[in-house]
Amino acid sequence: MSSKQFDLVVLGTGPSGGTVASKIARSGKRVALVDSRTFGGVCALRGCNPKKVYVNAGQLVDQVHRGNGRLVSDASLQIDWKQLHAFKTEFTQPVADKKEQSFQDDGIKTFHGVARFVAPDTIDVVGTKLTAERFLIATGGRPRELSFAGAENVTRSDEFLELETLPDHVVFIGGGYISLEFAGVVARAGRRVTVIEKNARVLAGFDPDLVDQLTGSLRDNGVQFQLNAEISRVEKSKDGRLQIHFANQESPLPCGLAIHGAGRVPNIDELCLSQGEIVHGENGVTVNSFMQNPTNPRVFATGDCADNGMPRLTPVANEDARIAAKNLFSEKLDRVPDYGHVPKVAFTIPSIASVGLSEEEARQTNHNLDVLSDDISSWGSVRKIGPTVAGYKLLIDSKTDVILGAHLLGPSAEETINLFALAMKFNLTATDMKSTLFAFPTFASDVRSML
Ligand SMILES: Cc1cc2nc3c(=O)[nH]c(=O)nc-3n(C[C@H](O)[C@H](O)[C@H](O)COP(=O)(O)OP(=O)(O)OC[C@H]3O[C@@H](n4cnc5c(N)ncnc54)[C@H](O)[C@@H]3O)c2cc1C
Ligand SMILES: NC(=O)c1ccc[n+]([C@@H]2O[C@H](COP(=O)([O-])OP(=O)(O)OC[C@H]3O[C@@H](n4cnc5c(N)ncnc54)[C@H](O)[C@@H]3O)[C@@H](O)[C@H]2O)c1
Repeated sequence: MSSKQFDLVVLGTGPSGGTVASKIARSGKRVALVDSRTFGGVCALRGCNPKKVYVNAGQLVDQVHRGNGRLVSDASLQIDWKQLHAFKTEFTQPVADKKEQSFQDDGIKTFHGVARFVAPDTIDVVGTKLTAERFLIATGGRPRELSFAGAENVTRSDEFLELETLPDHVVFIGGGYISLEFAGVVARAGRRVTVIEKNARVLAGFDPDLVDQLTGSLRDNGVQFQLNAEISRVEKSKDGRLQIHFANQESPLPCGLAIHGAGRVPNIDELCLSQGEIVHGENGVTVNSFMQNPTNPRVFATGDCADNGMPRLTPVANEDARIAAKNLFSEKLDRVPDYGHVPKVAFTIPSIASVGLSEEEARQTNHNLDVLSDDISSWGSVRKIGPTVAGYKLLIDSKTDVILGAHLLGPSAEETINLFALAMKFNLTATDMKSTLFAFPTFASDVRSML
């Protein structure tokens, strides 16, 4: 058993941990970086980036089918899952190969294994003790434990991203981001798709009217929804096929694959936080506005594992990292995150996006609420790329002209929402946006017509 001393030990190499480790190492401190899996974190290896490759494939097929007989005359193309997996790996493999080397080039000492606190100033990584003046916990999230019998027969999203073939019928458990993003791709790959959601609505964080438009389109493309469904067990037969049984429905649902899309929780259970005197709860490591743990001030936490009250998204992890890097060795803690209004995008086909207050939240405020909304599937910008669903809902204070929230569905919603995030962060009014000239013909130029 060996023991090593550092200025900073970082747990986790995702967007928040990796960034902080490099910044602090470049300032001349002795930094150790630990990960229990391949260096690079969820976003680059098992989340945002590989996911977007799959969504791009689904979007291509979708666009060609919609344009068939209009923009093109043969829509016989298809997704070859094995080829798509190989193309995805072109993006993830270089990260796996090079990330650790780039940390080492910054002078960081790298360690592999599960990190566990053994004292407030010491962790253990497979028998090696690392003691430090400061710690950053950036261990991200993991899929929530499923409480029904046979949960071990459910495939996690990281395993799904490594499959080279797909069965004829794929079931997604949960109706959130992961399920709805992948469901659209799998349907465009010609497979039968069922989304099972325990509540009455899918995509709970998005505008319900736009979600209804989106799910209508997903249904037209072969995605089936089972809402208010309570799974009681998932059985696997000898040939590998699954039977999903329900508490509130007699007949089971047979399928070839069931994917976990039922939510993620902070990845902190293995850390032995109590031995580090680190207060925490079910939403993660407790942090104050400086990203510091109140019971063990040598410990900071960022990203999905930190109880920062924010959505668990990469831009939030990046902002946490920016602040933690400034505060970790600062004599005076005075830097706090500026999240602004965090835009949320589900990369469905087409995408759905949101920033600021929902209509329900806005109605509970004292604002003079003006709701501007429309189905814009008949607008020229949308029809020009082949018919699809599209719509918007903008929430404006009619007295002050302040933009309270923006909700978009349709082609490029994932890009256009950023205009609203910028406008809202810098208090631009609806009139400011309407009076801005946007290049034409672009989806951004539609914003002037929405307002
Ligand atoms: C399928 C999927 C798609 C996503 N798509 C998007 C998207 O499009 N846009 C978006 O903004 N967000 C997306 N997210 C969320 C995004 O990936 C996370 O918000 C982001 O990665 C969080 O970064 P992080 O720094 O907190 O840690 P992570 O990226 O989660 O990295 C944490 C690291 O810590 C390591 N670790 C865990 N426990 C230990 C331990 N005990 N010891 C040592 N190391 C440990 C892990 O192996 C991992 O490498 C997606 C997530 C998933 C699962
Ligand atoms: N585009 C993006 O930004 C993006 C994409 C993927 C993931 N993510 C991040 O990852 C997190 C996890 O994604 P996710 O899709 O797993 O979760 P989610 O929180 O988006 O949705 C989970 C859904 O599963 C349902 N559910 C929970 N238990 C269930 C059960 N037993 N049976 C049926 N339904 C059940 C919930 O009611 C909810 O609708 C997201 O919250 C987000 O932070 C972000």
